[in-house]
Amino acid sequence: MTDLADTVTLPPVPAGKRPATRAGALDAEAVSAWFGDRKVLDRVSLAMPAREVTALIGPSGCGKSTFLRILNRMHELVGSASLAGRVLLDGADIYDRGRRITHARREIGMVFQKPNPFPAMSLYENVLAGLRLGGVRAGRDEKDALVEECLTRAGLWNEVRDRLRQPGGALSGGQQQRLCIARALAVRPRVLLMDEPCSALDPTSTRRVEETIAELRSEVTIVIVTHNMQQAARVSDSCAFFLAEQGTPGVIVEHGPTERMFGSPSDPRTADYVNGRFG
Ligand SMILES: Nc1ncnc2c1ncn2[C@@H]1O[C@H](COP(=O)(O)OP(=O)(O)OP(=O)(O)O)[C@@H](O)[C@H]1O
Repeated sequence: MTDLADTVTLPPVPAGKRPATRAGALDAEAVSAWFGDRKVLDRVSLAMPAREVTALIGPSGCGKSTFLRILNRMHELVGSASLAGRVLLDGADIYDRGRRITHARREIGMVFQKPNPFPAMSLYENVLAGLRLGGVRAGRDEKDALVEECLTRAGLWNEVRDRLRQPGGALSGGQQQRLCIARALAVRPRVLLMDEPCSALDPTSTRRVEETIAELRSEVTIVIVTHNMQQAARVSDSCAFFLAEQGTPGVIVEHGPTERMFGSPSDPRTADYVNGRFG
């Protein structure tokens, strides 16, 4: 395996043990967002409890992805983008002056709609790619242990343990998405953001990724954007329903425990949306 370029030492993980779980509560407070002078989110506040799954639902264009990207400082990558409000990770604002963007990205990982492994890089190196980008140093044994741990947590180890040197591009779409989850886990984030992670996958792969989410939910805080109401009902503890009516910026109409959002929502627009009457 290729050795990684290095400046920092990876914290050792005791043999046979998972790293201690850390909190990972995420709180958005009065978050507004703009592209140029167009406001797309208006004072959105949402508590995303530690080690629970929060689903963001709502029709196309209501600002779910923008909100998700604000949660790990990706929104600011767009030249015309700006924002207001605060995002607290375990009480500390990730936008505080002096807090590095790399810190937020490391603590709050992202899995995208389309699986994006490095296609020519081996599965082993794909898992470690985030460490390499972060300049993390690790010995061979540590790396082997981390690769196994992350692929196991992502529900992929048994399928790929005998072909870790094969390229990432040689996997099925669903396996590639679980490889991306393993890659995101390797830097030991407190939070995992998922932007429609199953929309490019077939039903079997979708089910497998959902199982992975279920297995991770007690270890990592997960925030998932999904258009699939059945998926939101299956995987999440709580849901937030976003809506942008008649050209107004997106807001959260209602949020709460998933069972209540689907069973007895308090706003008729939520009931209409979760029952497929619009969007
Ligand atoms: N890079 C961008 N530049 C300008 N406007 C953008 C950009 N990205 C998104 N928008 C606009 O911001 C609004 C919110 O978009 P966003 O992608 O967050 O919505 P969404 O709810 O995630 O939609 P979808 O479900 O279709 O992915 C939309 O009106 C969209 O056109």
